[in-house]
Amino acid sequence: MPKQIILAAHFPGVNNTTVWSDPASGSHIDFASFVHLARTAERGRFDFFFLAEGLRLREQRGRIHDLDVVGRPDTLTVLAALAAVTTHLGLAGTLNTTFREPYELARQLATLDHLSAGRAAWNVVTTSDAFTGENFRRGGYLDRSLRYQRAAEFVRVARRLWESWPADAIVGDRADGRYVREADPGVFAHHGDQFDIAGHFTVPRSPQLHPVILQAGDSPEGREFAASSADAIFSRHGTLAEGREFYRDVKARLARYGRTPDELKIIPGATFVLGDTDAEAQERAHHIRRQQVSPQTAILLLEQLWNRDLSGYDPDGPLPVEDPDVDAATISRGRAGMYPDPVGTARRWRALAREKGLGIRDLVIEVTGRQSFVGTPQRVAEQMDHFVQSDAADGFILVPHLTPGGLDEFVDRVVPLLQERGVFRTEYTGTTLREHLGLRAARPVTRVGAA
Ligand SMILES: Cc1cc2nc3c(=O)[nH]c(=O)nc-3n(C[C@H](O)[C@H](O)[C@H](O)COP(=O)(O)O)c2cc1C
Repeated sequence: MPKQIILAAHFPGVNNTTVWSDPASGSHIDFASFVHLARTAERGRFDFFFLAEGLRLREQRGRIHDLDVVGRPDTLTVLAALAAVTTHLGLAGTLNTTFREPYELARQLATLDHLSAGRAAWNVVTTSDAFTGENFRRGGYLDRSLRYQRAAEFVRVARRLWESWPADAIVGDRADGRYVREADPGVFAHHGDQFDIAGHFTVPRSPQLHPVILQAGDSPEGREFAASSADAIFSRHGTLAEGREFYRDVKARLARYGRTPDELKIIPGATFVLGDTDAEAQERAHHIRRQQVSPQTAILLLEQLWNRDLSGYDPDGPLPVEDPDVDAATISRGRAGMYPDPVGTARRWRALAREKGLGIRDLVIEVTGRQSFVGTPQRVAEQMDHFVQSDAADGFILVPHLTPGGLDEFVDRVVPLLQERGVFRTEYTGTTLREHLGLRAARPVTRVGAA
């Protein structure tokens, strides 16, 4: 039996993958856009819908970076509303552990799990940067090295809170006049480095007990945290070779925690471009890349590496001859995943531009993300299947470049081919997200009330 592919739908985000300027692009805020994408995903029998998180508007050279989409509504509110207009689709929200409190977030996620009858998921991110922290009471208080410690403790506490109500706590005995079985439902106490809390949790046990936990973060600490605590990883490893290496590395970490490889799913982000012929798909992919990297965007992306004002440069002209400024404060704020070795990277880019005769914009198109799967629906289905069967992933979080219709063609043309290959469901067989993902039901890990 071939491995079954996991598919999730990423609502287009606030980076240049999303082409808001295309005539076919709609609102990023109206509920109708969220409904369109979610219902398309559900029509395609996807596992879940996914929202990223950005809690501070990005800035470059002191102004809001508005070449990309700016601003988005609150994740949990959107997911709660989507719960009412979908029936099977999982609902995953990215929610950081650095600026939140476990009691509050555990309540919100348990509530989403109730409202959706067992479809809630939480993508745990750490987002430690002080720039984002300025929006919150404690500011950028948490040292980078402590953020995964806090994340691990946060998730432990959340699980304890979700488990604090026994499954049969509510009896509603009318004759007796007793609503709950025990006098003390939801009792908890936790005394740790990051959190020191005790009391009663206010949300009775939710259908999944533990909403599904995803993790996104690629450092060794991030991988270890995922191996110890997550049900799935949202990764960035898009090539077959990188995917296999990541898959092998992460799955090998599980045994240390008494877990088996199928208890942690690896789901990289992926993009796709379809065409009636491979040549047409390549042409569309080229057109989309040029939409994603406009002349102004090319300069701004180059500035992020060089850490210098390059506004005077010609987007079709040569790259700067001087090296990136690694000593100055960063000119680009609120972005994750900047380049670890700017000078080395800039030298490689310059050499590549010289070798291929590329100006700034063409070079940026060449070196920044390209589409993962390009071709006829047949070819894309084959490639995705191959990727999963070769253990480079367990599935994909698909990131369409258009809101809200960017998934329509995939669902109409690629999903039926995956179903024909016997690697993707034709109907939902379970009701909870854990069941869709092939995860076993969550079991309590803590004693009620344990400290
Ligand atoms: C695929 C992927 C998606 C991510 N999405 C978000 C996001 O939506 N919001 C956010 O604040 N951080 C996001 N992060 C950032 C992580 O939380 C983390 O802060 C960052 O990757 C640095 O951690 P690391 O050193 O472990 O990689 C994402 C990371 C990855 C790899």
